[in-house]
Amino acid sequence: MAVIEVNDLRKSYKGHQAVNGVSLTVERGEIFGIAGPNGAGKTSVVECVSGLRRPDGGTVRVLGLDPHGGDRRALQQRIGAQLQEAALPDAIKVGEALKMYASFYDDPADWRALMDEWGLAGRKGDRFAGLSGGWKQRLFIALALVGRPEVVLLDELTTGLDPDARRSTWALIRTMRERGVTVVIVTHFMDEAEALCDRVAIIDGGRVTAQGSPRELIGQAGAGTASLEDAYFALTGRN
Ligand SMILES: Nc1ncnc2c1ncn2[C@@H]1O[C@H](COP(=O)(O)OP(=O)(O)OP(=O)(O)O)[C@@H](O)[C@H]1O
Repeated sequence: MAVIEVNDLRKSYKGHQAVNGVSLTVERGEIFGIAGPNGAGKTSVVECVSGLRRPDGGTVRVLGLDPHGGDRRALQQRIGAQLQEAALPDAIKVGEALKMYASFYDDPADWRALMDEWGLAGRKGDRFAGLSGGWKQRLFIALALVGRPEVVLLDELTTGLDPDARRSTWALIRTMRERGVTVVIVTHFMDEAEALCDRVAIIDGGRVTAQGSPRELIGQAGAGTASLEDAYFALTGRN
């Protein structure tokens, strides 16, 4: 069953067409990757899906609801998001942040249990500014889950992380999927998309240039294509 349906989405900024007819479908319980180069329109698509940005054209349905219509508040209760440049006040403590986010939802998870579960209990009193990149990302994941969402949107969650922290973050994302949460990740990293995603849409110049499982995309790119990164270069014509 489709959890996210995007059809012919368009978004421009001051005459610049950032998203130019994107259509994609995300099925329940999958990890779906949106990959592509800088400025391709990935964040704009995810922001339109989250309800943060209003499209100029096309339709978006999440869990059957319109993120920009009268269902907006109901939908916000059912999705979790960590969007680009997510920030918290430097001085806020881990426990305070989780408690505050829990207050935004009608039926939140037990934030203390979530803190334990995601290994953050030992950091409860630590201030946001003092956390390493890996701990900040772990906190953002926990914050995205505090509303007990059915769908989670994660934008460039692993950018700037060292290989260990990146692998741990992948494990956390797989755990979400095991619990039945549908996960959309935006990433620049083809190795990440290949390792983590059930299906991937490659966006370039505001359009979907290829869509499918990593294996299908590697197959589409033709003989001799060994990895999703190779397929990306072959399918986008970039080098
Ligand atoms: N608020 C804005 N005002 C003007 N232009 C914008 C705005 N947001 C995005 N853009 C432009 O729209 C295009 C698509 O941006 P977007 O952030 O959606 O791409 P992206 O694929 O997520 O890029 P990146 O990988 O660099 O984050 C870019 O050319 C960007 O400069």
